[in-house]
Amino acid sequence: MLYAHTVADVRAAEAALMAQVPPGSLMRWAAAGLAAYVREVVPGGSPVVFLVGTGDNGGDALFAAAELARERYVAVAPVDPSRVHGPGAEAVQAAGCRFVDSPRGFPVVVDGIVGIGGSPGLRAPADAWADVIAAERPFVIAVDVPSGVDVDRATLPASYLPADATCTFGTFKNALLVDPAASQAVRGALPRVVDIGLGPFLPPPSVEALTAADNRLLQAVLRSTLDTRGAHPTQKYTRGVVGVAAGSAAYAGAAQLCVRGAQAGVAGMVRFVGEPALAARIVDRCPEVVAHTDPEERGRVQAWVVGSGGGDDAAARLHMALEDEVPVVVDADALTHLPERLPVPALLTPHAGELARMLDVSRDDVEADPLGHATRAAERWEATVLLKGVRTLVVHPGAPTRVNLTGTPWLATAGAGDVLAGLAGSFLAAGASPRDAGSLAAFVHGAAAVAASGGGPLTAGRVADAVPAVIGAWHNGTLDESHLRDWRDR
Ligand SMILES: NC(=O)C1=CN([C@@H]2O[C@H](COP(=O)(O)OP(=O)(O)OC[C@H]3O[C@@H](n4cnc5c(N)ncnc54)[C@H](OP(=O)(O)O)[C@@H]3O)[C@@H](O)[C@H]2O)[C@@H](O)CC1
Ligand SMILES: Nc1ncnc2c1ncn2[C@@H]1O[C@H](COP(=O)(O)OP(=O)(O)O)[C@@H](O)[C@H]1O
Repeated sequence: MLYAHTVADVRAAEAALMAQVPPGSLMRWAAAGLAAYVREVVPGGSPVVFLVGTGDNGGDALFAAAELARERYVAVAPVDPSRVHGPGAEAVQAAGCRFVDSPRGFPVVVDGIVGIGGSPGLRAPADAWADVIAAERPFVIAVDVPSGVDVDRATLPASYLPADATCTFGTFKNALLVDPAASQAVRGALPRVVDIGLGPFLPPPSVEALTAADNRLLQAVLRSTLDTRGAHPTQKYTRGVVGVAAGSAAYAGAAQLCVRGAQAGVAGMVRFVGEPALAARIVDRCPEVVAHTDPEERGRVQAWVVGSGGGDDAAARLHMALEDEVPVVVDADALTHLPERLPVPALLTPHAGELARMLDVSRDDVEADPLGHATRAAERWEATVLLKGVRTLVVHPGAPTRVNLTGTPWLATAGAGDVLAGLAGSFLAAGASPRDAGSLAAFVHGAAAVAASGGGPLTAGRVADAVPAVIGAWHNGTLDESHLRDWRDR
């Protein structure tokens, strides 16, 4: 699992650690890690300019500059020459670094303007430096976080300095994993986390992300469903039955894709409830599905998926599902018919436009602050909210938010959300909590998209087809981290 912490939690951990180590230790460790990282990502002798702010972020940059000056040409551009970190300034002077007043002309820039102590946005002269960098496009390495971003909210003010690589300390920060900051300001690979000993002092994270190594969550779900030795050995019903009440005459394909997502997942059986013509088409295409045309005769399920392509029926389908008192995935059109209080554990799966409608704000508002809006909705409905996007969020009140890092932009294809809803329903039916079901489904869905895409275009049906192999590989520990995310397209 990757973990991100809030600024306040990092500061508290830093204070606790600092009380136990000699003064200046943390900054020395951070600077040594930064220098090693610069060496690694910019090998050879390219000249580097360090942009140095007035706080400790600038201090980190100065000590790293002094170390690297032994090997290559290093210049230092202070934001305010009268306010630089004292011991750091002495170190760069002793190392013979040149002082400059702009990053102009340097192929490599290290951004030590502000870190976790910065207020969002850039002030003079850093705002003008950002313009120079935008025009010249040197390789930019951020110290701790790209300067100017809102570190906890992961939002972007009018001015900030995007980085091509980021070296952070102790733990990830929200802005390094969550959009829009993560996608816009943190280009390239995931940031490097330099261990400075904060670990034992950090509380639970504010944000976390599953990795290929985190298959224990999946194994825990499958342990009970694939049990061959217990009192109730595996049969289709013990694996869970997922009910799909999705699609409409206008969106018949949504019903099929939702069913295919559910079938590709971990449940033992899929039931479909819908009007006769639609049910017939589903069974033609997916003969394993048990279809019910009379909702009163719908049979028992352990979880429902409602709303995908739901049209006019969505409200009635949601009402029907809630009557069964089992967990429910609420998708697409059904999201506009949520009751004041949900009587069952629920996973709400909006995209930004749907969440905007739920909260009566604009889509732009949601896209500018996805974490804030998804959190608002989770608290408002006391439910888990899975907000779909480049980095899908799974927000559950009172628990660390999960951000999904698998996927490819090719996944932005019609029907992909229907497959995800069905897949999430299968995890719910197998006994996962809405939070685990949402994050497992998002992870597998994204990884299946990368596998199916092979770097090229995708259809949603092919994503569903790739799901079983991804679940198998993740479960048995052979899923390769490098195949999870199509970084070239980011
Ligand atoms: N915590 C840890 O575990 C460790 C922390 N470490 C490092 O310390 C960093 C935090 O240092 P920090 O607290 O000194 O704050 P920092 O990010 O330098 O910014 C504050 C300064 O910037 C200024 N400033 C503010 N906003 C601005 C803006 N928009 N544009 C321009 N300037 C702005 C502000 O000036 P003022 O507002 O006071 O005029 C103030 O002087 C952290 O990110 C990491 O790199 C490591 O050394 C070791 C372990
Ligand atoms: N740029 C992107 N990169 C990666 N994944 C994306 C991107 N854009 C959308 N997605 C994913 O694609 C899926 C689209 O779902 P949705 O918006 O509901 O589409 P539809 O309604 O057509 O099924 C979601 O899982 C979302 O997270």
